Amino acid sequence: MSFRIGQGFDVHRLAEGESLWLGGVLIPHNKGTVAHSDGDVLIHAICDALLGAVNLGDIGVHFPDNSPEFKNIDSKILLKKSWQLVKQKGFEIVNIDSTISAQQPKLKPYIPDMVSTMAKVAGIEPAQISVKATTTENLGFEGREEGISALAVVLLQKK
Ligand SMILES: Nc1ccn([C@@H]2O[C@H](COP(=O)(O)O)[C@@H](O)[C@H]2O)c(=O)n1
Ligand SMILES: C[C@@]1(CO)OP(=O)(O)OP(=O)(O)OC[C@H]1O
Repeated sequence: MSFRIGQGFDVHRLAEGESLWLGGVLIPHNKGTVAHSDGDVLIHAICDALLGAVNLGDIGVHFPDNSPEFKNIDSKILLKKSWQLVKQKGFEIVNIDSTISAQQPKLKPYIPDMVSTMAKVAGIEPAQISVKATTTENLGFEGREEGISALAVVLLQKK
């Protein structure tokens, strides 16, 4: 049995008139993320953690942000593709843990939906994915509501 660990971090700027996708779920809010894709900062951090665990670079390497192919792409597709690249190397997901840093909106009500949505995309059990949320107590870019960040850690195993 071998194990690999990976971590990912992503940030997107917030602006009015944009959509806020987090963990594959559309969150009602007066601001959304500015991005080449749908700007799902949580899924991007999870993709980077998966790819990083097997030394495959990051999502920008596989899905460049200047490629028309990925313009406004649903990040659930990027999660599926990232997981396929990792799975091809013979790994299974043990668990994923993640944290979203956002001053607003209150994300707790949407977390179960994010977990079940991402679990379905990755073909794993909801119990294998943890999503948490924190404010930054009004400090920094998240605290000023200029942006949202997300951190993810994954553990993989190969039998
Ligand atoms: N955008 C957010 C941020 C936080 N939460 C939940 O509130 C709890 C308290 O947050 P603090 O930053 O004050 O520690 C946190 O543990 C989350 O459960 C949230 O739902 N949405
Ligand atoms: C997802 C991609 C591709 O559409 O673009 P963005 O949505 O801008 O996201 P980012 O986290 O900056 O990096 C990866 C990109 O390649």
